[in-house]
Amino acid sequence: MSDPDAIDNSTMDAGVEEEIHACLDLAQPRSFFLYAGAGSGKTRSLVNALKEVQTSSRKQLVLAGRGVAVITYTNNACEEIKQRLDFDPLVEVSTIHSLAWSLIGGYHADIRKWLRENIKQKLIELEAAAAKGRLGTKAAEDRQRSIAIGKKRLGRLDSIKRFVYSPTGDNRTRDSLNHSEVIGIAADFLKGKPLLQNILVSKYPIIFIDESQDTNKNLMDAFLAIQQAQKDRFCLGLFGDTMQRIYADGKVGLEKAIPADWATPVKKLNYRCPHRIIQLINRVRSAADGQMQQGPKDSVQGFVRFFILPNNMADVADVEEQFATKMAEVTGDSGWLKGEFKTLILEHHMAARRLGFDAMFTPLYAIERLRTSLLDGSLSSLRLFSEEVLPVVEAFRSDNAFRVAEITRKHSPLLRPEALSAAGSNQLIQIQKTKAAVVELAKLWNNDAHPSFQLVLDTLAATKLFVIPDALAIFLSQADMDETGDQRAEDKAVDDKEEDETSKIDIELEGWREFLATPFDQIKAYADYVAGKSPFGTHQGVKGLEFQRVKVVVSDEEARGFTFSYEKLFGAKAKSASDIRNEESGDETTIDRTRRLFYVTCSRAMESLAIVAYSEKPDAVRNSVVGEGWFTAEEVEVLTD
Ligand SMILES: Nc1ncnc2c1ncn2[C@@H]1O[C@H](COP(=O)(O)OP(=O)(O)OP(=O)(O)O)[C@@H](O)[C@H]1O
Repeated sequence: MSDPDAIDNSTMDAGVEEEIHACLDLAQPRSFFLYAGAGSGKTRSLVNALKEVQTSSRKQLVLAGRGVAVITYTNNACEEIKQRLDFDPLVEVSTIHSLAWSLIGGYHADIRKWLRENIKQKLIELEAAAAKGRLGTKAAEDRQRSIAIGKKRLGRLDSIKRFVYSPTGDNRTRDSLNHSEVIGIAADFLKGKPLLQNILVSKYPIIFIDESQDTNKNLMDAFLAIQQAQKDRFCLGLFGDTMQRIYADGKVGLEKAIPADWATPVKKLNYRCPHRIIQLINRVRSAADGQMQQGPKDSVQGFVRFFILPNNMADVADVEEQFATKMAEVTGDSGWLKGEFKTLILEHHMAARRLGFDAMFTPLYAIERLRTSLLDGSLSSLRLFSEEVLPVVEAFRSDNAFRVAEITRKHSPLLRPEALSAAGSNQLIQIQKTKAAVVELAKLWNNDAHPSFQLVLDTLAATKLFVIPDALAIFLSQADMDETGDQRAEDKAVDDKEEDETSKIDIELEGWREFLATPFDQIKAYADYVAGKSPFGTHQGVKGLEFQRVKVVVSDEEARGFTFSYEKLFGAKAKSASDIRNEESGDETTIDRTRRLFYVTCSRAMESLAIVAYSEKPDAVRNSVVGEGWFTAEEVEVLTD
């Protein structure tokens, strides 16, 4: 319930939009940095500023063939802004990677030169490290491999006439640049080529950068330098929140780099979170920069709870279920009982474990090259199972003959027009063959069996129901492998060998082999997770999003990472020597980084928030979070196993 006696603060941020709009005068542009915490409506301010440009400067910009550029952090954010502006071509919304590539894409000779210098420099560093390091270790092996790859790439550079790059692809071909190279090249070119600066500023006299705290630091430095050099004809508008810098790439101390002549409007209201959560995030933030927010007068009070568990709980999914019941009791909100809450985990494998697809996921996630496509659901070897096998088996088992026919018509080579015309007058036989293949496949689940991916794959090969991708063809038993499959597999191996090192291929093959031995039934939970249909998200992946009810799970032990340490943030683990050194020299520590991540996750909640923390020392965690004034003693519960 909102507090009827609270002071009306609804106009608190009223002047901010006007202050931003005043900066957008093309005759007298002024750059600005918007100070605004979580849930303060930065996206709304950004869109409003663009609408202001649409009304006040459209004609002038269009006549001069110019526009406004907006750099967003993700493709989703990009789409959302485009949509809110009705896809107006005046505003060029892109991710930093596509903007960077659009700037440098035509300079092939300069790119070659940059790469040559860059690779040479890396080789010098690697060789120096190799001379110092111990032999026979994994690091030494990796170094030698990197040296060999670097030399090979250097040798090939001159033969590449045109470089290619896809901002959303994995850029594996010889002539492709990787993501960090494109960012590095764009930053260096923008800093070193006045011509490119002029092209950029002439085309886009206004550039907005969203999530500026996480924008690559080299590029941010380049933009800041351009702004300084061209301040009379260029407006750089930075949106974002320094407390929400959660990627290593972002510029540390961005707020300190803002020149004195910029406008620095401040938003103080948080429209998303209820009062209790605003109070919590203000406390969390107080150790960083002390920026305080308020909720609008009519916001609700909201709820927070902090549950602490010892590490090594056997069945985390079961244990964690009870917290939803507790939250429903505390809040009186049945959404918690209906599973209508978002669970934020630190690493994808924590979701895999809770959703029951960790066996199939873990071996593939270990292969670095596959990670992006594994997580965005584009791995073709898995799509065979999730988009062809799973739906056809589900349809068959629920007696949905229409759906079976639909899927087989779409995906089965047995029903392709060429197969049917080759069958001539025997088309009916071909259709029956397809049906028999589906029956054969579905039989694998008879008697409550749980077939492995390998068994499913072998059955597909035997019946030829679906096309088996090259990457999997090599895992068929010899009898199932037709000549083409065999040949394709060999070609691929040779090609890959040339591209990379044998050991990498061996690791990859081993990963696939391990995957194939796991139960096929895990595919559904995996497919739902990567399609964003599961109630799970990662701490970093939910940046910018909001949910009614949020459960944040923290477990350093399960996360296996080194970047963050909740145990340190919650006082269960002492600072390391390097934390103390960093603290003394004013550099950021693991605790600072973790605090920011915690701020991001807690501030996603619109109504109620549950934290579930696993710890080596549950009592120390309780004492710390209560002692810091983050939670009251009544809001914290320690559970023992
Ligand atoms: N002026 C406003 N009045 C009412 N609601 C608003 C206003 N501005 C934003 N909101 C709402 O507040 C919520 C937070 O807005 P938004 O997501 O833009 O915040 P943000 O500053 O980008 O947050 P974060 O940095 O935490 O991701 C959204 O639900 C949005 O619709």
